[in-house]
Amino acid sequence: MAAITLDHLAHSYKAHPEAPSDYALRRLDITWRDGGAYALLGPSGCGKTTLLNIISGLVTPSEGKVLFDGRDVTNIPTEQRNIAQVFQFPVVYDTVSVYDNLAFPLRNRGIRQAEVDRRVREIAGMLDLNADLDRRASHLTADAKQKISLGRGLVRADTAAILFDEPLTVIDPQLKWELRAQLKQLHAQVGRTMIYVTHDQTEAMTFADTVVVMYDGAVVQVGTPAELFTKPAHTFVGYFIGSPGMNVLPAKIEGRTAYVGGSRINLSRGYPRLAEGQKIEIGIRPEDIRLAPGGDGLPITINRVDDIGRIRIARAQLAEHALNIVVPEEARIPGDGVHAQPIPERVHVYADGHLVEGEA
Ligand SMILES: Nc1ncnc2c1ncn2[C@@H]1O[C@H](COP(=O)(O)OP(=O)(O)OP(=O)(O)O)[C@@H](O)[C@H]1O
Repeated sequence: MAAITLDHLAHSYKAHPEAPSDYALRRLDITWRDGGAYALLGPSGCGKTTLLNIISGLVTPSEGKVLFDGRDVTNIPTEQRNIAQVFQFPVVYDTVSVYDNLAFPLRNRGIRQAEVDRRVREIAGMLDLNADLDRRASHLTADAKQKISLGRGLVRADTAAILFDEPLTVIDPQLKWELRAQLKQLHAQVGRTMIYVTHDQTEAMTFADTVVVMYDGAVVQVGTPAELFTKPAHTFVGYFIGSPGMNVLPAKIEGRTAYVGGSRINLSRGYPRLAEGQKIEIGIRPEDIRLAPGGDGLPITINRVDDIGRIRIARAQLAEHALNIVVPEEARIPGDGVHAQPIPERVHVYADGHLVEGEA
């Protein structure tokens, strides 16, 4: 097991990078705690795989260092880093049994047969593969083969970290739910540092204690699933996490009031340090807006209401801006003259995309 530190890390695939946009990974300083369950979450092309490959040693960073428990491993090859990796698609030996597939990483390191047998059966039990141990891998479904890949990643007790790169891509949707929960339990059982790359917020939130959100080559927030939801550090996080995502509206701030077009929104704090020339926006989660029949609040028009089970989503319009509002199952939706009332404590202010802390 190991703590992994990325120290002044940056990477460009270009020989002579100049502009920030030349970097697939912009300057990054972060430590992944020994034994932690992390998700690396972001859209396609934001640099997740580049970062994972730098940790595993498949890519050498153009700047900065990678440390495992304080030891500089930046120029050490993958096979000497003591890392297990599980990829998007199954990596299994079709011609041998499930048992031999699981045993391979252990036998490869000269582990005694009694210990091999104990570990293989333990991991097979965790992944519900016991009944298949004697079967040839070629006879199994894609789901079962990917479970073998997960098992091979988990079977060694001495790995510094286990890296998962979108491991549930090929898994049937029903089984995906089960495996997500199972992986979380497996983390608790094996207690290893795990880094799980995904573009799926549900997968990230289910698996990880700490989610690292990436956007355009930069880490924009590191936090617990609850922190990402209640206090998005960047408008992208607000938009990417949650369904629907946070409403982001261009605004002007004066004292404890935000102005969106001609409408006033009360804030719970002041923002005296906003600088001239910054792009100012406010972010309000659809869950943090109440609907009222007139009175205080924003005069909106509701275009339609989508019923998605336990909640309804009012798709509204505030002047030229779209506004999503979550309406609880039992709540009444007012008719004419409806007003939206954001909860002042939950209205966030952003300057150039980044969260600004207000002052009491
Ligand atoms: N070998 C490479 N050579 C040049 N550019 C690359 C290389 N690999 C990735 N890139 C570029 O670096 C950026 C980040 O890519 P990366 O694969 O790390 O993102 P990602 O978040 O993992 O995306 P995805 O989920 O689609 O795999 C992208 O702009 C990509 O085109």
